[in-house]
Amino acid sequence: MFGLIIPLSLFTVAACLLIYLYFTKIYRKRRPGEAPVAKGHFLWGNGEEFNKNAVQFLLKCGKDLGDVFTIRLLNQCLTIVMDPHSYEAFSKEKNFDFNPIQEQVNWNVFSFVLKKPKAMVKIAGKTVRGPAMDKAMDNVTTEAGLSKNNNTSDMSKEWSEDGLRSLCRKTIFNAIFYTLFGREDNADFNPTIFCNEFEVYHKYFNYMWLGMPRSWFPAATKALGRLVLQPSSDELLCRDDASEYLKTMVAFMKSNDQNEMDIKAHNLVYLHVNYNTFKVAFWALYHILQQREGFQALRQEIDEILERKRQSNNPDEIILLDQADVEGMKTLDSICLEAFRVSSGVFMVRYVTEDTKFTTSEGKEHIFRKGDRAAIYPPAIHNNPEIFEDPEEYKHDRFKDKKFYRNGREIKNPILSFGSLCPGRRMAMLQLKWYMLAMVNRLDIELLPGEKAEYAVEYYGHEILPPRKDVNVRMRLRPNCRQVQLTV
Ligand code: HEM
Repeated sequence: MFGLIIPLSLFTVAACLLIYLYFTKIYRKRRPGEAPVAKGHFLWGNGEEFNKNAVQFLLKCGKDLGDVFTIRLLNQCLTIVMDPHSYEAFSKEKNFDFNPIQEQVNWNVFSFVLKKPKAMVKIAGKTVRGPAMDKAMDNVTTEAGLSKNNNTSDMSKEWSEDGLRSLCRKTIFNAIFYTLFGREDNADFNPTIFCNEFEVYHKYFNYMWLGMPRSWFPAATKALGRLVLQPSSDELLCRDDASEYLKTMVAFMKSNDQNEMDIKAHNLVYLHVNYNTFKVAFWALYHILQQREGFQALRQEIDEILERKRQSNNPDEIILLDQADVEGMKTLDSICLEAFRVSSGVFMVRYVTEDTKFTTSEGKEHIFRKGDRAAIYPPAIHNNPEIFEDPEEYKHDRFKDKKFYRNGREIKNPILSFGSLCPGRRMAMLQLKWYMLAMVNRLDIELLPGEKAEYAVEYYGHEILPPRKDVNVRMRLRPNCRQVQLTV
């Protein structure tokens, strides 16, 4: 008798708990003025469709429900804005707050809290757009072995084979790493170890971000243990060759009594944002190798600008290009923007601090509920066939002298990979362009037959998607290529 009563009462308690959770945390009645709600599972909402293919799911919701609708991922409701014309109003809305989101990432993924986040972002913006950018650009080109007379590591005039991602790691990732931290001899603190551990850590990024405890993922805990083996803050501050940006942040955190672990965790966030440049560089190179016309068009543009800028007939002259030259190269610009369009995976999410009436560009009003999240999903906009013809195709000249429209009106910001808040946008773009220019100028490089890269869509939520696996290339130093240097 008692044997039956105990399981029965356990079952009743569990059922009551579920019903209680359902009605208090999940069940939700649409209020007047709120956006339509996408149908989903009564417990986990739209999680399944979202995980399967977030872009297709949101595009379908947009078709069925209009430009603004609410989805639920477990107990988190997100009201999504699909209209690219509303991006500016969305970014300016003061009740849509990014602060709780960055707190969630910093705490759940990197285990620290910034004591003065707003002041820090302000300084970050100033530093990264000022002299720190010039120094970072100078370093990154030298460190990548791509400037002046440097020989790109491991490369010779004879054809050799490597993975493309592996090549990007040896060039742009290493360059970014040394540009941030400077050089030192500690065996545990080098770009190879960091890139490997970052790869492991990133696998669990989305789970940790959503709040699952790190202890559930022993591999992530182990990777983090290696990633915090960094020089102390005092040591970093003494390094002449460490990034000005990093040093400014370290000094700011120290002056606000943040401890060594907080500072190391913040250094990892900085490496994490820069790691995006490495990921997007892979895609930009991959696509122009796959679509040779893109490669040829870029090489022609490079040869033309070098011909225009040379001062003599001396083949050994180092031809100087400045930032404006690089930023003015239209084929290069289009190749890079298109790489961002196709590889972007990020959500632009804000916490709704008050019930807020939001008006779309079409003049439609919706109430966003306090406590929900408001979001724009750039990949869904980047893959909308109403905006981009054949969105699944990479077209190297898609952005060359082109404008994009929706509902008959030109879109001011068709590429949203940096959200609205990223202070590193210009620097990251310039680093990517300079890297592409240097690689295509210096190397003959080809994909080996049959090599094809796929986006790892399970990483949706990361700023840039990684590839599922590396692809093999063959390469050699280009005979008689011009030497070029970026002046900063
Ligand atoms: C390819 C490279 C990069 C990509 C794709 C990228 C993307 C993003 C995105 C999507 C956000 C969220 C913005 C929003 O929701 O409005 C963000 C924020 C941020 N990014 Fe970047 N980023 C890149 C490089 C960098 C670099 C080089 C820096 C260096 C300074 C940087 C610093 C930051 C900071 C500090 C924030 C937080 C801003 C805040 O709290 O207000 N990013 N980035």
